Parts: sequence; C-alpha cells; structure tokens
Amino acid sequence: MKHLQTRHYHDFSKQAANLIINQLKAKPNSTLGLATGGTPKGMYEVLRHSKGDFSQAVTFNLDEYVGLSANHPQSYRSFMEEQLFEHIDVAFSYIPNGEADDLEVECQRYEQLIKQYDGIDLQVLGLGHNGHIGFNEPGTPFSSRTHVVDLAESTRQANARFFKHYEEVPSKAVTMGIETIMEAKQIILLVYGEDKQEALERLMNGEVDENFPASILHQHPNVTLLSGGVKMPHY
Ligand SMILES: O=P(O)(O)OC[C@H]1O[C@](O)(CO)[C@@H](O)[C@@H]1O
Repeated sequence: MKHLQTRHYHDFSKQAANLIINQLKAKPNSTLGLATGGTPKGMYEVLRHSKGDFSQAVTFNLDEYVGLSANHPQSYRSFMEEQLFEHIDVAFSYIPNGEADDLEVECQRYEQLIKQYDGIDLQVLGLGHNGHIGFNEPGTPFSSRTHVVDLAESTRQANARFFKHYEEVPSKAVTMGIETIMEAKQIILLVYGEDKQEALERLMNGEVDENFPASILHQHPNVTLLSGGVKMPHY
C-alpha cells in the first residue's frame, strides 16, 4: 500500500483529484468507483473546477441508503448530483436503487452492470471509524458482493450530522461488497481528520481481519492511501 501524507485538507483534496484526472488522461473512458461522506467533498470541489474531461467516463457509486428516494436531500444520488454531476458531464452514472421493490435483484443488477463495463478502473474509498469501506460493516465476509446491510449504530450516529434527527438516518443500505471493491484495478483510500486517527493506526498496524473491513486492502496490489489532518508519530 502506497501512503501519501498531507497536512492540509486542500492539498489532500487536490492530490485525490489529481489521481482521478490522471486516470482519465490515461484512459478517457475509465470506469470510476465513487464514494460519498464528508471526506471526499474537497476532492469533488477540486474536480468541479478542474479541466478534467469526464465525458467518456462511467461512474459507479459504492452505496445508497435503503428507503430514501433518489431526490431525498440525503440520498447519495442527491449528494453526487450536488457535488459532481450537476457540474460536469459524465457518460453514465450509476448508484444502487435503494427504493427497488426487490433489493436482492437490485444487488445482482448492480453487479452485472459493473461486469458489463469490465470492472472498475479506479475506486475511491472513505474509511469509517469502525473500519468500514462502502457500507461493509465489521464482520462482513471478505467474499461479499453487492448486498443489503444493516447499518451499525455507530455508522448511523456518525451520519446523523447530515440529517435533522437521528431517527431519520436509514437503518439499511445497499453497498458494493468487499470482493466487488477488491476487484477494482486501482484503489484510493481517503482518510482525513483527527477523528480517523485510531482507525488509521489500526489499518496501518493491525492484522487483516474481517472485523476491520479496510484491512483487506493490504492484499490489493494497487492501493494508494491518502491521509491528512492526523498526527502520525509512528510512521
Ligand atoms: O468521510 P466520512 O464522512 O468520515 O465517511 C467515511 C465513510 O463513511 C460513509 O459515509 C458511510 O458511513 C462512507 O460513505 C464513507 O466512505
């Protein structure tokens, strides 16, 4: 795992955005895997103002809440529209449909779509405090494919800041599985802020363990960990 460290959020975001822009320069019709959450907002801001050409790119988001309509302000579809798609044109953007009547069928459909594009070239990930990637909570089998998850209490609490009331935070989501994520040809893991210090240390120093989903990334051949805003005395 390659580790790039920055101090300031702007530099961190610029580095992340540059990795995406370089990917598009090398392969304009790349399939990009995208993430939501607070961490990548700066990256999206840089991308919005960049001259990156996304016109041939296809995007797949990692996850979506179950039960929120696409136009709900806190759906990940709304997040992505605001952060990126209203500002730049991509060829196609896919996000799981958390309102599908049959969520199992939706998960299979999402997997098939990714396969049709020959997999994901570059996947962006954030890191949950409990080590989750996408919405794959601790204990999720490393062999998981796109599936429906019960969100951990700590995840719902972490994301409550985006909702008016905690009770509004959905308790389920559809997420790409860990094996789905691991099939991406390249991965960027974004970790920013002091509150991620503990998770970052566990990632760097801990064992590969299903109780800390991000640890599997040590077994991927092409991962860049971008970290910033954390104290790193041990590295
Ligand atoms: O960047 P944040 O807001 O800390 O979130 C980290 C991770 O948690 C999630 O928001 C899910 O809770 C992911 O989408 C994200 O990658």
